[in-house]
Amino acid sequence: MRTAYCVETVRAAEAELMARLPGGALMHRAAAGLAAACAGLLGRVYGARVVVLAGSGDNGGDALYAGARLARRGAGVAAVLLAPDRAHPGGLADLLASGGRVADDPFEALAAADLVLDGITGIGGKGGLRADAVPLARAARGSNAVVVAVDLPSGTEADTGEVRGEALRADATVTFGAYKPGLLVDPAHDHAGPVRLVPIGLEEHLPSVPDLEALQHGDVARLLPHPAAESDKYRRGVVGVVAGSARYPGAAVLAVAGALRGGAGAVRYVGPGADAVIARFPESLVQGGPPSKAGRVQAWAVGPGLGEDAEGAVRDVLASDVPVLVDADGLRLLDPQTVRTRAAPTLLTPHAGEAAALLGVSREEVESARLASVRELAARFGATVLLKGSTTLVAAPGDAAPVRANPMGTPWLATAGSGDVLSGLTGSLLAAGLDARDAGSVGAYLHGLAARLAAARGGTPITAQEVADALPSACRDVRNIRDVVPGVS
Ligand SMILES: NC(=O)C1=CN([C@@H]2O[C@H](COP(=O)(O)OP(=O)(O)OC[C@H]3O[C@@H](n4cnc5c(N)ncnc54)[C@H](OP(=O)(O)O)[C@@H]3O)[C@@H](O)[C@H]2O)[C@@H](O)CC1
Ligand SMILES: [K+]
Repeated sequence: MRTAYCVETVRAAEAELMARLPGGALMHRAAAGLAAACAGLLGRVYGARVVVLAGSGDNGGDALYAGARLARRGAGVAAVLLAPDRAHPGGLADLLASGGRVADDPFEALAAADLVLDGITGIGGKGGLRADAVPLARAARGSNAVVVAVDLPSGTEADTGEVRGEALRADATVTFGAYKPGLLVDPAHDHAGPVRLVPIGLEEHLPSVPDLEALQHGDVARLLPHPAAESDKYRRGVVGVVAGSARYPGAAVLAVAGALRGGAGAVRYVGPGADAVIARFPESLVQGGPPSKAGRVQAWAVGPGLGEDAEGAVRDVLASDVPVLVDADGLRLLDPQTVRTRAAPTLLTPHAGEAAALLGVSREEVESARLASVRELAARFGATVLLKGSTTLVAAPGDAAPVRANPMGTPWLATAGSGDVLSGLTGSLLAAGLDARDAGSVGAYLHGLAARLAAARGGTPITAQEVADALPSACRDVRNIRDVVPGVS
């Protein structure tokens, strides 16, 4: 599991650790890891041109000490000081003593740089970049240099991933002691590039429950349902899928396609798309009539492509005593009180537009504050919420369990019908016995991995059907059964 901690927690752990160490030790550990990462990115340090953008806090200190290390290995290092009279004294002195200098012309230095270290702000930054920092961040981005963010891209919010104003866009980020939540959540995540974690000894001082987490292959393999020797289809769980309409028959087929790959023993389809479903998937059970008359299931997935017919079906399914996933058209008229009073778990899977409608705010507000939005929805509905999008987030109601960020997303999933596949898949995981947070985060992970596999195998763009078809390969991949994928770890 990849874990992330908020600034307050990181600072508390830092204080405990610093009390036992000589002054400056943590900054030197951070700078050593940072310089090593930069050397790796440069390939050859000797003769390289490095620019250090240094703010007046300890983030600037880290960058200046790392610059000093690179200067001692023969790099030409120039510092751009955002507040010259408040630059980190020890870091600046070390840089100057190691052969570095203060840049005469910051923009000339940036234009010629091979590598730029962004030490403007770290976890002490507030809001987007200030006016004096914006042109420097833009010039760094506009140069041919590799831009490395120190701890986090300056101007991004460490705790939320929000960007209020403008932030630096990095090619890579080197973070210290622990991931910060923002590094895993868009839009900050998108500004960070690949993130490398440098351990500095904080780990044993951090609480066991993080503020945010992200599954990795091993976690998904552990959570995936495995049929036991004595399993039959009913013990493995039956998932009911209520999807599709005369207008959107394809949604039924795609949701069933996802459901058949989610580990439930059988898929029971209820709705007007029965002919299309049975023609494509003869192994599914199909039924007309209301869901409540369709026979026993262990979980329902309701909503994709229901169009105007959604209300009655959703009411019927929510009245059941099994876990329910509500997606798409099913979310439109959803009543918080009905969901709150259910005894069994409910999992809502809105995209940003649907989440905005449920919260009564604009889509932009949801997209710029994804973490706050998913938490607010989970609290309002007393339900687990999977907020789809550039970083899919899964939040359970209450504060006990950390929000999960999906690290496996890909922009290729923004294709018609891919949400229908996710609904069926995740409903199937619910029926197989996963709790709502696990089902949502495992579903999102496999769905993203399948899309990557489909893209690697068949090229892009990909279709929702191809995502469904790649789900078995995604399951094999997380279980480390090799027939697999370049570039996915
Ligand atoms: N904690 C740890 O475990 C460890 C922490 N370490 C390192 O310390 C970093 C935290 O350092 P920090 O606390 O000194 O704050 P920092 O991020 O440098 O920012 C404060 C400065 O930024 C300025 N500023 C603020 N907002 C701004 C804006 N929007 N745009 C522009 N400027 C803005 C603000 O200016 P002021 O408001 O004072 O005028 C102030 O000068 C952390 O990220 C990590 O790198 C490691 O060395 C080892 C272990
Ligand atoms: K930074």
